[in-house]
Amino acid sequence: MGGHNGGDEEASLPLFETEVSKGKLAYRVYAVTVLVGICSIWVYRSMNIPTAEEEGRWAWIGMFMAELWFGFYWIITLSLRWNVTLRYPFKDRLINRYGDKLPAVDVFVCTADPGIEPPTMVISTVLSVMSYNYPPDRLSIYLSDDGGSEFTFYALLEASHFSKHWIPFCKKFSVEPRSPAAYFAQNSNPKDTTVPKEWLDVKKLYEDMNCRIESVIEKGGTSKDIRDQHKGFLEWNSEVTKQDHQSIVQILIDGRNPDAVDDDGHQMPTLVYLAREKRPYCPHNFKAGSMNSLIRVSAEISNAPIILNVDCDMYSNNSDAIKEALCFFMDKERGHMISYVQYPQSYDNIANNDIYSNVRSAFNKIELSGMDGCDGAPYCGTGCFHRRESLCGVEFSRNYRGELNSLCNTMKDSSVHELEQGSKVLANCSYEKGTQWGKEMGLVYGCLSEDLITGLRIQCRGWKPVYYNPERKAFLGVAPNTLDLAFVQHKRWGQGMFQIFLSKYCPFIYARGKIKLGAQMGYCVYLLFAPNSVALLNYLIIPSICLLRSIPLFPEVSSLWFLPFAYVYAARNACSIAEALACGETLKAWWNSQRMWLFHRMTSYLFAFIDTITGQLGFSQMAFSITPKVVGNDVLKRYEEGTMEFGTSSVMLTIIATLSLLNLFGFAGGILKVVWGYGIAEGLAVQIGLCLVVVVINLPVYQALFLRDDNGRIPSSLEKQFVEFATVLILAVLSSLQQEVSGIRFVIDREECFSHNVEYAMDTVHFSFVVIKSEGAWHYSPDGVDLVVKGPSGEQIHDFRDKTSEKFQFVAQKNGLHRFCFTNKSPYHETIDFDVHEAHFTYHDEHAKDEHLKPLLEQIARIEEALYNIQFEQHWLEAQTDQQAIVNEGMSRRAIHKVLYQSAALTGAGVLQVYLLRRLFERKLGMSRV
Ligand SMILES: O=c1ccn([C@@H]2O[C@H](COP(=O)(O)OP(=O)(O)O[C@H]3O[C@H](CO)[C@@H](O)[C@H](O)[C@H]3O)[C@@H](O)[C@H]2O)c(=O)[nH]1
Ligand SMILES: [Mn+2]
Repeated sequence: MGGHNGGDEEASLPLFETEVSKGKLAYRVYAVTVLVGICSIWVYRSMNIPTAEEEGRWAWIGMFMAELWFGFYWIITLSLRWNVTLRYPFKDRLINRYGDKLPAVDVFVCTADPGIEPPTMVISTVLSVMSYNYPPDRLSIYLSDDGGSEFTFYALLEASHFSKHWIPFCKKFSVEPRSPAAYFAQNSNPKDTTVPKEWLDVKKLYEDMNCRIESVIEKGGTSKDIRDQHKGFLEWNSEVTKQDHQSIVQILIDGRNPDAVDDDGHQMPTLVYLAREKRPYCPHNFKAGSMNSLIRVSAEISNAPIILNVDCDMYSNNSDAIKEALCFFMDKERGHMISYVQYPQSYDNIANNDIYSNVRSAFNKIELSGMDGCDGAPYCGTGCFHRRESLCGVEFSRNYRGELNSLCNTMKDSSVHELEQGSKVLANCSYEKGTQWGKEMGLVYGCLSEDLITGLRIQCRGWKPVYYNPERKAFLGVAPNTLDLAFVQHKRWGQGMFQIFLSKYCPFIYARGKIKLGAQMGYCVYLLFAPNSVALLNYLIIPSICLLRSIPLFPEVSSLWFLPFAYVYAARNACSIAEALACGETLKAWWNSQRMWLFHRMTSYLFAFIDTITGQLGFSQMAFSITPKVVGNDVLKRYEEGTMEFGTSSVMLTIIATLSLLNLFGFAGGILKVVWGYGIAEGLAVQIGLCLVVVVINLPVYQALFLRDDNGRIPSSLEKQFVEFATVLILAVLSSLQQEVSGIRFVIDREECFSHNVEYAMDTVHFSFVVIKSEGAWHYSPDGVDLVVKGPSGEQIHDFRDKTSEKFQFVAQKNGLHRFCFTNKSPYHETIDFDVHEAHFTYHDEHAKDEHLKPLLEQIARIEEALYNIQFEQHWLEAQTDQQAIVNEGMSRRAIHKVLYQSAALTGAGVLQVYLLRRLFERKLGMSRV
């Protein structure tokens, strides 16, 4: 850069700079080596898939699918780190050049529910943006209240009074942050001891205000005294409810009014309350709908060319943030192309090593900057400055100059009443009918991630976004601090993002040729979170089950093929640890993030996947579940201690616990095999290692299941439900893989005998049969049959008379051929399902003495038993369905192998079960819906 020795030169200096981050070459080398590793894994996998006769073919295919997917997915993630760029604005240059010609800025704050977004929190955010270091005559603040609540209105009215003290106080003492709640929480005593009085006065005013607001909410309504304070309360008659009310627009402070001054006699920013019209028959499109109303209403009142939007919990943490953002928009060279400036979403309630992994520093510090490097910084819904034109759907054109400084005073001359009346119409339900709002204009409707899709569309119109991550955080919000809340949030994100991928806006199609390939890939990294979870499930389930069944899935440790697996795993993790540490995280926080990464993929994104698919098929409707911003003291205490709050969502916990237990079983089983030299331990080493990793990551789950006794543990009522579900699930999967499943279906005329060779004496022989149907079409209920079971030397073991179904087990006294003879006494042909199964435990004799192992062995035996039960139940089910089915004329006398059919049915049943439970759970969690 040149020197600072002339006014002209100074005037031509850029207002911001872009710098490419270091370490690009190292990353690219690393990427190539990992890619080689991934390709070797693919080669190994495809070369070694067992043939149809060998065991584990399907497991191998499942693993191969997952690995193909992960490889593809990893390739698209490369885009996020290929070209990481950092931005540096020069605020001082901006002030020198445009000090008195700064453009007007409209700030939108969205709230939706006074119950889970307390009005006192909302007004703290409002106050923080009212007191920006920015000319107040060019600043207007709009609060959109989707809750249509008079409490929120009352709180905002109180805030408008308090701001007359708060704004001058902030400016006089350079207070930071300017959210009174955050400021007083951080400073319980005056910093500057020479002015204790002023400090204490403001604090008292603030506390008194909060008390008044809280007491009104507690009483459940406003008193006449309060209602008399402002005409706006007249809008709340007895018919107004959250879902059904007219538009309400109240200008609480009119910035043009010379009497609207603060304690020091300075002008105040404009402050507007908006509750757009809500009607039960009219879709309100959640936050996107509220943003679009805000765009129109603000256009009527102040029409600033720059819009900042924040969520109600995202207070401003840097009073100069507007000026920094303007550096981008007002740069001579590139400013006119810039559509929005996105700040990262950071939080002020992060405790103790970030157990719920909300900080996401690699995402904020590296990935988003990497997207920015491809000109593809996403719009994240909050903490974002927009150019009004680009947000309203205007296409970028080469001739566009977008001079912001010429538009500084846009306020109209109309009276407050006129403005209110004029803008109410714009917030009506009917206003958007037949217009392009929600399609070509404003935020896009129909998607739970309205932000991402809107940003993508703006970029496709030729605008360039900017991502700016300053040292001092510009905005701080409330992070979800229980597992339930984190789950609600990530589920919504996962669903919204996958919706985009499946829609016409899929970046690879919609954005092709419009934005860089890197940006398309970068978007898809997030849009594919949901399907990615399905691939991960393969990796969580298959290796442990195959371990239990001694099916090796990975190369032996001594084989050369082991290297690519080990390298890819180690390199990926080393890279992610290095990133976390470089971003200033602790090792513990990194470890915690691994757990949450796993949890979200086992639950939130999996459900997001299911819901998106069912949504696409038209089975379910989407709903924006707002994340509550406050939790109980008890819960808060555990959060601060860093103890995970497992909470109440049964399905989520069930799945997490099931998969954790499955891997624990797998690991324990694998170790036993090594200890006893039973099976092929060598080939199973990688699987044992994999299970161990999952087990160690999930230690808090076992703890919450079995050891903890506080309220944040997995509730004991759930425990039983979970144990049952877990068993069924594990068994279902196991049984679908069972090779010995040997249902035989045959038609019996008079007598039919089967023999089964019992290999070892003292084995337990299980068998079952179900009479499915009789030949005659008029003959509905099947008659019973007789069954005689005989041992090898002809001795009778059992004898059943006239049974339609039976299940039994006996211990074979001798090995050799056992005979099962059925007799049909009815005049009709009958169809029978018959099943024999022999349970053999070698370790019965060898290890029976070991007291510690015994319970485990019993457990295993019980699982085996339960497995058999499932099969039996299935026969039963089938039998019942088949009774109604077609006549059995064409049915062959020979056995019909049903393994495939069975596993399909079981998988289907499993999915259905998850889906149904999920529905149940949604009701239970009581998520607030608007
Ligand atoms: O019908 C609605 C629903 C929500 N909101 C507001 O939207 C904001 C975001 O909701 P929140 O429950 O806090 O969701 P988060 O998961 O924190 O939101 C992130 O993800 C959303 C998309 O899923 C984005 O819209 C948000 O800006 C982004 O902060 C809040 O201010 C709500 O008041 C509305 O105004 N109207
Ligand atoms: Mn939020």
